[in-house]
Amino acid sequence: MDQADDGLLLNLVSFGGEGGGNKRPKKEDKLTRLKRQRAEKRRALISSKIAASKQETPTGAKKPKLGTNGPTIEEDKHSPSPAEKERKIPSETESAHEKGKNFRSGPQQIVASLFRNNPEIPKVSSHAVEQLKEKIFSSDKFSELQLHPFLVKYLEEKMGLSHMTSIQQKSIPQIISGHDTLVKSQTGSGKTLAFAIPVVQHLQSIVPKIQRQDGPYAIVIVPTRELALQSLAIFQKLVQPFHWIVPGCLMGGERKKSEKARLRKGINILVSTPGRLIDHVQNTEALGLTKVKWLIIDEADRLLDMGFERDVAQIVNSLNEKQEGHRQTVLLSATLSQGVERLAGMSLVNPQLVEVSKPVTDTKVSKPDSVTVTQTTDDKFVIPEHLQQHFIVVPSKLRLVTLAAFILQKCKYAAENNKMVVFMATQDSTEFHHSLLVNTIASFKEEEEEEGDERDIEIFKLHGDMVQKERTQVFQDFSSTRSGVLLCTDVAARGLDLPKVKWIVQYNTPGTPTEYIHRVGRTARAGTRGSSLLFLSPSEVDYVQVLNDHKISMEEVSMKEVLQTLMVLSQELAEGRKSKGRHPHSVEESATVLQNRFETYLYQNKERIQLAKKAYQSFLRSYATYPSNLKHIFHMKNLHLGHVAKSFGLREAPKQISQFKDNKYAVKLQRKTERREQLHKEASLPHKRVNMSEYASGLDVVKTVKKRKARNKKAGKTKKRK
Ligand SMILES: Nc1ncnc2c1ncn2[C@@H]1O[C@H](COP(=O)(O)OP(=O)(O)OP(=O)(O)O)[C@@H](O)[C@H]1O
Repeated sequence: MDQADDGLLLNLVSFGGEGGGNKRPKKEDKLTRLKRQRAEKRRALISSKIAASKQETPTGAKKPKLGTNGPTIEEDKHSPSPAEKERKIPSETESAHEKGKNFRSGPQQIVASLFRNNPEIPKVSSHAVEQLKEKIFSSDKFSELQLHPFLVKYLEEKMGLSHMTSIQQKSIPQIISGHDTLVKSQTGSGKTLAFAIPVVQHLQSIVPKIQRQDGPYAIVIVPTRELALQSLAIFQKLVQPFHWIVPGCLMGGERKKSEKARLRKGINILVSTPGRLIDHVQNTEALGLTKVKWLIIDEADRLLDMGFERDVAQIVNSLNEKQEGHRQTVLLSATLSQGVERLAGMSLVNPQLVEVSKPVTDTKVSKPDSVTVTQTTDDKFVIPEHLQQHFIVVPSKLRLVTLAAFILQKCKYAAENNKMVVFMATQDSTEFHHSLLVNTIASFKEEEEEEGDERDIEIFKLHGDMVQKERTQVFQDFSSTRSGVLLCTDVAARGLDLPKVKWIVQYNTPGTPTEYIHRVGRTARAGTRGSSLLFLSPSEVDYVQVLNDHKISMEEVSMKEVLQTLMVLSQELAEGRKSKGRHPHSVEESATVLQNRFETYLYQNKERIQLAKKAYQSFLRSYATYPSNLKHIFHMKNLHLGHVAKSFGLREAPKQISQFKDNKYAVKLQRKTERREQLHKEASLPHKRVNMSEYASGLDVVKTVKKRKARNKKAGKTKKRK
């Protein structure tokens, strides 16, 4: 009997059926009798079905493994049609959600499609590789260097720093001696002070004292605005004892007019992002470059990834033209790539390489070796000593609930305050998850309980498409908060020193191991403890081996364990509320209720769904841009688009996004990316994947093409008019 017949029978049961009940007419004609007999037969059949299903109910039913293909208890009860399994959301739950009384109606109506038809979670063997570690601190004190006593006093008393880190101990004397230097050291090892101290030491020693109006003596180029602010803050501290030295900052997103005014007043240590600096070099007369004595290129690898190579080259050329006298250049990076070598070759003269690649002994370190820059490319990475790395394998459909469960586990139910950074694939994905999580899991308070804007978990967002004011505010707020979650793109992956971050979550897989290292490097900084979690789908588990090959070793976290947190949540909500409905009794039920909470929130208005679709699209676009050596792991063909859609709270496989149908468009997109990558290779330019995934919505390619077309069209029209 098919589903439609089933439905008909249920209707007959509910409403007594045709000629059913006790109201049988005394005299039946032949037709009526036949109908009655048929109805009785049907009723008997239904009764036997119900009895059979009762025997199979919970006690008898085998609980399937999480994330496997088996049906769940809830599914056994309802036997919905396949279409229902994918889409149906119980109306009762929905209406409860809409009233803001989420999580309380019984899950018995819920169809747990979340746990069906998922790929098996494969067994992953992460080899325990011996990771490269460097001793972070040296036994030498700042006072042992030939620094101005006020500077040492400030470092020790105001900044609370006594011993130098190993890289500071090696590089500060080297930079002070005047050599062009390439500094390579692990994330969070104190590279900023390694260049900032020598610059301030030199500037304060110039006699007669430097004047504000002299303009820049030192230029520091950094890839992102947050990093510019961070470096500026360090300089502002270090010049406290030397009030005549003026540090300042230029960066995209700020008003050029006010920057020009500040340049006219005079800035001696100029920290800037490359694009804005070029702009001022070309257009602001007040920016004189004649006095420049130091050029610092910080986060060199990041500058390259963001496509700033040409800008940096242009800045170097302008300095070569305009500066009077000798200039010292220092280039810093946590990882070395061919691109960094190129940049070093272009900007440094007879450079010295300073790195702490071998365990540092407590004896005084000898002078760093001269290097041929071309011998430096990384394939093994130095891992912060107290970083615990983990991965979790999650089928696409369960990603969203698993992420939410992990956030709840660490930021709501953990004994201590936890600060977490979650890396997302694109700006749109960050926007979407922020809006969704803020409105669904940040607080579970009843409407009437809500006091002000108080939330259980503070959730922030940071990406390159936010207005500068908001970006700065978020950066400051998240830096000062004691607990909270920052959802971000790779705009926060490098250089940012966000205090006391305990967990780094990579919700999308980073392109290269280098990106992985920079992201996890936002925790366990300067000898502190931290942990990281990498989300992988079952088809992506070979990435663990790739990381192993780079001496990165991780432990597996079980998805089931993380989802278990949702039972705690259900329990808590059950205890704290007066509601009567049945509360979730299994992990699957709890997860399904949470997923429904997400979906219900989204389906309340069109804009929210639009946001989800945009995020979904941009995720797919970014997925198509993995470098060719990782395509065997991250290939569009491996993605189940319907399941991916579910991870964005979309109930249906995205029919509207017809271009993605059957993955044809996706595969086309992938080929296009491969061609672009080939072209980049031929032109020996860095591959632009990171650039696109971090700073673009993923739709920028389309936007750019549209813009170009519009421009061409306009130009054509103008020509015609002419
Ligand atoms: N000598 C020191 N003693 C203690 N803490 C230090 C010392 N030097 C720097 N730190 C602290 O270490 C943290 C990391 O420093 P910094 O941001 O300069 O690292 P980094 O090497 O540039 O990292 P990344 O490669 O991620 O940019 C900062 O919070 C800084 O205050």
